[in-house]
Amino acid sequence: MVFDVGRVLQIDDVSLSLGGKTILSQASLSLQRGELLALLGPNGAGKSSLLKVASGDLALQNGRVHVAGKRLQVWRRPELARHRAVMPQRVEVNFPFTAREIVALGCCRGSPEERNELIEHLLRRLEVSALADRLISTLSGGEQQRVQLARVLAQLWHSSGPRLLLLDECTSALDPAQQQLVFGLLRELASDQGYAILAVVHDLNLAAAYADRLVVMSRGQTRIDGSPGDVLTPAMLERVYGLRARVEQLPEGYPMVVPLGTSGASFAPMAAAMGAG
Ligand SMILES: Nc1ncnc2c1ncn2[C@@H]1O[C@H](COP(=O)(O)OP(=O)(O)OP(=O)(O)O)[C@@H](O)[C@H]1O
Repeated sequence: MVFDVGRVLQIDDVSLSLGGKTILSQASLSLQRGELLALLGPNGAGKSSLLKVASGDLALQNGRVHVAGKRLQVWRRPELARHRAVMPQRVEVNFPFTAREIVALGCCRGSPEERNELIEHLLRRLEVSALADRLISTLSGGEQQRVQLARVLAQLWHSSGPRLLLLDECTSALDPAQQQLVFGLLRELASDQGYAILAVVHDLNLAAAYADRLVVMSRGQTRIDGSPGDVLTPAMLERVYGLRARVEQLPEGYPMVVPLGTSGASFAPMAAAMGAG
């Protein structure tokens, strides 16, 4: 198999309708090896839907999705699973599994010793070792989220070739310190291991601090694509989110958004604006 080792994910002109509503409209983005891209946008903008199309969880209706240079539809599932892992916004667990057993579900390769070593390593990295023998259902929301992330990371840990992580609000239940822990780890995987990471995130300052690039969605479209410094402007925040905000350039080299209130001037949800539904 010949990979396009540079461009790990390419989404071109993807449109999607569900239940008679336009959900995505010619959405496009690309993601390079070693890049951490934050996908931003207001509630209902289409971020999760785009991620689901990119992961194959929603069938492609219009447009093109390529993973490592190959059309998503022609990947064989087992082969794709070695190169692409997905963390959906909500993960339901209906079995009485312990945290360790959940992480083990992501370990597909290696000897039993290697798998155990990886499981313990990831439990430690995500600071959930002490919870390893607890039933997942008894863990707090943030604890469960870190265990699920460990499972998703386990899937690609020993893979060779392109590695693509699609993460939908993977830190939404985490406290600020744990958010830093997770995004620090993602940054390391991108910079040191060449992972390509697409992370849907609502926390603008987390995105600014850790992402190489931001793509802002609104009304089903990928409207803005650029560095945190270029994208996070008061004008964009008011126009897209209806958020009044000051943006300060930090000495650390990235911007910080200081919210000042709402202006009520955001884009209307796409479906409403189009009179559909
Ligand atoms: N199966 C479906 N049928 C009809 N509408 C849907 C369906 N799935 C999603 N939608 C609608 O599509 C729009 C985009 O949803 P999506 O979950 O992609 O948004 P999002 O940007 O991820 O939002 P959030 O930030 O709230 O998670 C929403 O208006 C949602 O109600």
